[in-house]
Amino acid sequence: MAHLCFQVLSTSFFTPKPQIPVLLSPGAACIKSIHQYRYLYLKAMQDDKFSTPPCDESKVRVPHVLTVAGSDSGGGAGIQADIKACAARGVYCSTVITAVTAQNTVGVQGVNIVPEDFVAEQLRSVLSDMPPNVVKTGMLPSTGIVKTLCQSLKEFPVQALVVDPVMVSTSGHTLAGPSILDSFREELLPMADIVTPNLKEASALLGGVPLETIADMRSAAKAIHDIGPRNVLVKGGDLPASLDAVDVFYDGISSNFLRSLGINWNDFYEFRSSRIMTPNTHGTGCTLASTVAAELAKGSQMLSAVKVAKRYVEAVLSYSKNIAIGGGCQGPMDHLLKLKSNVERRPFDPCDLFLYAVTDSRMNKKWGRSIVDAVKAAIEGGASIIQLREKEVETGDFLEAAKACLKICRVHGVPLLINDRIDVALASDADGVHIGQSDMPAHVARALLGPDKIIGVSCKTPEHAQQAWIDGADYIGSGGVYPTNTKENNKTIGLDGLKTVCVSSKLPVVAIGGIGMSNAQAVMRLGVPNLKGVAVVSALFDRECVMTETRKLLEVLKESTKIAK
Ligand SMILES: Cc1ncc(COP(=O)(O)OP(=O)(O)O)c(N)n1
Ligand SMILES: Cc1nc(C(=O)O)sc1CCOP(=O)(O)O
Ligand SMILES: [Mg+2]
Repeated sequence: MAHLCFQVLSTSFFTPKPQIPVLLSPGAACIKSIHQYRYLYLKAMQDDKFSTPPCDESKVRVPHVLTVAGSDSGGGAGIQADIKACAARGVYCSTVITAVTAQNTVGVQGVNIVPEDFVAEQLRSVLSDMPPNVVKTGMLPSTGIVKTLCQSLKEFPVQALVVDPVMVSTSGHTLAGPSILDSFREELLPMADIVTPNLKEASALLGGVPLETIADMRSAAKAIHDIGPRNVLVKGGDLPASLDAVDVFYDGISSNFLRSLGINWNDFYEFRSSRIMTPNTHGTGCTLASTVAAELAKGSQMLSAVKVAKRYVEAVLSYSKNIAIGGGCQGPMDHLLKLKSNVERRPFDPCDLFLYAVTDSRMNKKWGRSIVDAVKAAIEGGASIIQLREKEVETGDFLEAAKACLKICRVHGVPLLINDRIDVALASDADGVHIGQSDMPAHVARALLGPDKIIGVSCKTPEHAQQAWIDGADYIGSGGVYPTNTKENNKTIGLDGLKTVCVSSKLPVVAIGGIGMSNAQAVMRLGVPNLKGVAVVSALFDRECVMTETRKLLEVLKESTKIAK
């Protein structure tokens, strides 16, 4: 018996409002496209069709996008761009390859289409075992492949379908001919949660209408929406005579209908951004669609997903505008900008600890110098690493000072660490932090700062040193070696205490506390190989000329290494 149910179904799994009642009936063949698709999704959930393993609280759910697209040997677009964009957005990406292209920054030299039954086999492998949250499509080079995909999605419904209707490469090469337009219009688009055509693709989907203005783009978005997708993003990057890049988003929810229900709803959105002048734009369409898919997989609503994706693509374009890969006229982008800024940094070298200058806001105030001037002078004097230890400065001022000091430190190749304040280290992109036993635990700091930043931990005992090693620190600071006026109520561990910590530490050590010209040699002559230097506050900064004092201390330290040899 055909069971009929009347159910309130959200217009999209990602679009929150409004709720529209839909008559669901498995037997009713007349239920059209998207509703049928929604029904299948719900039914599959009821029938437990998804092969999701039984809930195991110890396992972490990973947002997952399956991309069904072509491979780009140049790595800038297609499957390769999709994987990188998803990775950059923290989302797992599986792949079904529909074609293998030979291309580079000059153009497309060849295309080899994957046989339809093998596309079907890839789809089955992924969908039956590791159901993705979202499917994103790119190059679908034949009607057979479009049909195979639609069939698979009916058998294994997913939460959302993002369609990038790839037709022509940016170099002008046809990647999917006009023959696939019918299957796009009749089968794929009606299943889509969003379709993201550029001007040429939007025009092709609408039978070749010219699109030259933003008004044309709005009409096109509406007309494409009538084909069946829930949302349409018409990308205006190629719009002639426009300084800004404008994309038009249409969610098709009738504002008149909603207004009659008392809901204020804007069905068109324009995304405007200033055009980034760069030849490195290959793969922007794939990247945008994959990022929308990634954000949807994380649980975003459609409009937020599109906004985030636009922002991400802009950031990648801007970051990549001057990179040089290949000799052709359209280069790729570099999606992994976040990783890049860390990878490019010189790795931590324990020898950096040799003359460690630690600033003090009270001393700078006393001598009437800014933090930046203090840091400049210490670097000129030969400091090998700097720590900003600014206990009394307002957060905003601390951040500004950190950014200014960072510029100077980078020029001289001197690492800059921030005392205690992980937020300031992150916001300024400083090289790392120094934290104490009562600050944030080092393993938490490591999780926040990532694998490449430098983390130093204050340690007075072998147990502290052992924990710092386990927590992923890069070095330890050990003291107070001598009594100090700089840090209140600080326990003095003496040279013996320092030696005990050094001997037990797997990490390099810098000595701190009451160290200056008169006793630095005694510290360095302890003769423990992992004692790499001295950290000094007042002997450098509670003096009239920071540069001269730093220079003199450097000489003393150099002497001590000669004597030790
Ligand atoms: C190199 C170095 N070693 C030790 C310390 C002291 O850090 P902490 O124990 O967190 O004390 P404060 O500096 O925050 O007062 C340090 N700053 N640098
Ligand atoms: C910041 C700090 N930490 C210490 C520790 O023992 O961990 S001693 C100290 C103060 C070091 O200043 P000065 O060089 O002026 O003695
Ligand atoms: Mg501290």
